[in-house]
Amino acid sequence: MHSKEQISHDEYQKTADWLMSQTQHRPQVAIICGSGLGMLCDTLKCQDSFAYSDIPGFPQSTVQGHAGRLVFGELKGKTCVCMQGRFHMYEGHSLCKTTFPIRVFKMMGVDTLIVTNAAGSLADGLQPGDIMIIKDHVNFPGLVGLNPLSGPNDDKFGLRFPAMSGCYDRGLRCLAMEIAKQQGVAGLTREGVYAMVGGPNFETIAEARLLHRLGVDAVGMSTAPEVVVATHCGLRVFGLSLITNKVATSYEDGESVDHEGVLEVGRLRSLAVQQLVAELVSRLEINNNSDGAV
Ligand SMILES: O=P(O)(O)O[C@H]1O[C@H](CO)[C@@H](O)[C@H]1O
Ligand SMILES: Nc1nc2[nH]cnc2c(=O)[nH]1
Repeated sequence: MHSKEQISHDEYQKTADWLMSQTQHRPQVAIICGSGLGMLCDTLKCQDSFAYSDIPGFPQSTVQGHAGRLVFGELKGKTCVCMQGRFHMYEGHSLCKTTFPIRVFKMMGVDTLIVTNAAGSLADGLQPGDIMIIKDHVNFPGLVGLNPLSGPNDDKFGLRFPAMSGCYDRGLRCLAMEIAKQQGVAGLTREGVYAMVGGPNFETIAEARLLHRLGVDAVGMSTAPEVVVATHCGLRVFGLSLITNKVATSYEDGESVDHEGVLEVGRLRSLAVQQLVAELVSRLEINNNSDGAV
């Protein structure tokens, strides 16, 4: 199911054209809201919003905490498009579908993608409520061939064999750390490595121990395919994980995780995440892709 479906260049273009016919906004920045982080959209001014079900070609969100709305608007002088709800592989979408919006955004002229997610911590220094700036990722589905770039390459978007070293922009990571200091949340913020697993179940103890030994700092069920597709088509990427729980690594400790708890931490930390993202957006220098040419 995952690697067979292909989406043609025209299909991405149709969706981009439809959206551009419905809104005057021409976004420079795209933001994907993770579980419980949909409030990132609330800061946008002069909003135009669309239910995913009304957008031709868009998949539907099925997960609680992912509203299923695309919101355009202004944030600190930049035009943004914000996905209030993302698509996950475990919902049954093909990886092309989970990453469909990324190429549409590229065609609309987006220059920078900001991905956010909720994730479980495997690192001693990351507690629930902390913010992890993503330095790199381990794409477990990708390592075994579940990759949105599988199938014929669309050369108009990017190379057959795209490099992924440096896919999380170093300058933006430094800027985010500086902003965290200025906003008084440096104590809650550090860099780390995110790993994507397929889900939808959370980790067993043995899986958690394996991830820990591999050097993974935080684990979730999203983000990596979006970043792979964004990097392939030349978007600059910034990512952050809100740590919503510790992943249990001992048979003795009573740590347990559920989605409601994940959403609750999102609500509690919404303001800090919102302020960090807003300031980052305000200080972005936008340099390319203003015509959306691919
Ligand atoms: O990655 P996001 O969409 O933030 O969601 C995370 O939270 C859900 C589990 O609670 C999973 O979908 C996991 O990936
Ligand atoms: N796989 C995974 N995804 C998450 N999303 C939020 N917390 C977790 C977690 O502990 N594990």
